[in-house]
Parts: sequence; structure tokens; C-alpha cells
Amino acid sequence: MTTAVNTGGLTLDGVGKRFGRGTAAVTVLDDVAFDVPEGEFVAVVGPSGSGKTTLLNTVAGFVDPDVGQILVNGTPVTGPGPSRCVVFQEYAIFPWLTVRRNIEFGMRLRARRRPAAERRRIADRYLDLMGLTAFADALPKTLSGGMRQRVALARAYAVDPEILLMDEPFAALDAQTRETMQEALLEINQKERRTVLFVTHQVEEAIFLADRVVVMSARPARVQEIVPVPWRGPRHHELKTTPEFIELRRRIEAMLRGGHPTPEGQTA
Ligand SMILES: Nc1ncnc2c1ncn2[C@@H]1O[C@H](COP(=O)(O)OP(=O)(O)OP(=O)(O)O)[C@@H](O)[C@H]1O
Repeated sequence: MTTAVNTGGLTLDGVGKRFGRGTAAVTVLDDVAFDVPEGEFVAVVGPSGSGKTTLLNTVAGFVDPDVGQILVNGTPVTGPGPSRCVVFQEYAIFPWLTVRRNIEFGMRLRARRRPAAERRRIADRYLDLMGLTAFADALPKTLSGGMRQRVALARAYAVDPEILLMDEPFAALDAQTRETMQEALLEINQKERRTVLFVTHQVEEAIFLADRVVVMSARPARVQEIVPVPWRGPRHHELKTTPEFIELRRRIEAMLRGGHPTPEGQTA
């Protein structure tokens, strides 16, 4: 079964955010601007504490920017809404619901609510795509961390938002599970192209997953550079050990160590 995928484009237009007042005020985001065209996977990397989560939260509508605006398909974001769905680092799934019910739950909250039989069909599809069919009736506590994140991803895809937002979704997983999850995410996104904004600490993860990597400066976060990732089509972990990949990773890591915005006009 193929489903019409509900995807859209994202624009960040001069987004700025300060927290606190007076001498205690901290500017976290400064004139952040970039586009994520429909169906593109963009990863955001930046030094620790630079404002990556704040950036994602402004797109989610959890945090209001002080200046600038965020547009989803040309419509300004004024708060949280069904056009965007966030996958967090912690397993934001309900412990008292089975895997299937967790996946169906997100769909029940949508304004454009689908009939129960259709919700079930869609849940079946994502159970299958995320390798969860055998665990459909299991409770989350019986699952490993990786499997629980699979449920969170399946639920986000099933909700069918225009934009998927992911905030370090694999950070709590061990290295091997993290690699498996990266491949699982690439696979599902290969089958169903979505617009994704993915925040991560790991440059390697960003390059491996994304079409483009937005490199942020140290706080206040500005866009230092937007780096296109040259590989198209299916990616496998061996890619990470190729000279081209390692060179790109080193380049981005060097930018992060520099940590300061490039002069005006050089930002992408
Ligand atoms: N609600 C808030 N009130 C005040 N300060 C805040 C608030 N939210 C975030 N900050 C501050 O903004 C800065 C950026 O935080 P943020 O979590 O966005 O960075 P990050 O790049 O995601 O960090 P990390 O890489 O460590 O996860 C931090 O100094 C943080 O303390």
C-alpha cells in the first residue's frame, strides 16, 4: 500500500531569541536563516549549548522567536500544531499503551482524524516498516531502548506531519544500536521521503543521515555554513570509513572548533 505523504517546506527567516532580561539576558539565536525544501533531510550541528534545541523548539512552536519568523509551506508558525511532529531523545511514548496503540494514538489527536480501520492499516504499515510487527501487542517496558525509539519514529511518521523534527533522537542509545537506528531511519525515509530537521551533537551522524548539514556557531547561534552532502541513494555504514566521508567530517568538526560565525556574507 502506498500512502499519500503529507510533506512540506520549511523556512527560517532571520530568527532571533533571547532568554532573560537586562544584564542577565542571553542571546541564544541570532538571525538564523535557512530553508528546508520539501522532502529534504537537514541536520543541524553546533557546539554544546549553542541553541540547537532552542532552534528546533521555535520550529515546533514551543518557543516564540523574538524576531524573524518560521514558515511551513509559506504559513507562519504561531504555536505547536499538527504540521510539525517532534521525536525527542527520551522515549516519549506512553508506557501503559501497547506498541500498536502508541502508534495509533498520535493519529487520533489529528484534526483530520482518520476512521479507526484506516488508522489500523496505517499503524500496520509503520509497524512493518520499523520492524515492530512482532511487538505490536507488547508494552514499551518490555522493549529495548532502540525498539522504543522505533515506536516513537513509527508514531511520528504515522501522524503524517508536513515537517518531522528530531532532537537528538538516538543520543541515549549505545553506539551499535545508534548505528542500527540511523540505518532504520534512512530506510524509512528512503521509502517515504519527508521533510526532516534533525538536531545532533554528532557530526558523523549528521553527514550520514542528511542531504545538507547546517553548521551553527557557538552562542549566540548563527548559521556558520550550510554543507551539502554529496551522496545520493541508499547509504550504508561503510560510507563512514571512506576518505571522502572522513574528510567532510573533519571539515565540519574544524568549523565547530572555530565556533564563531564567519563574516557577513559568507554564511550560506
Ligand atoms: N527557557 C530558557 N530560559 C533561559 N535560558 C534558556 C532556556 N532554554 C534554553 N536556555 C539557554 O539557551 C542556551 C542554549 O540551549 P539549547 O538547549 O538550545 O542548546 P543546545 O545547543 O541544544 O545544547 P546541547 O548541545 O547541550 O544540547 C543554553 O545556555 C540554555 O541554558
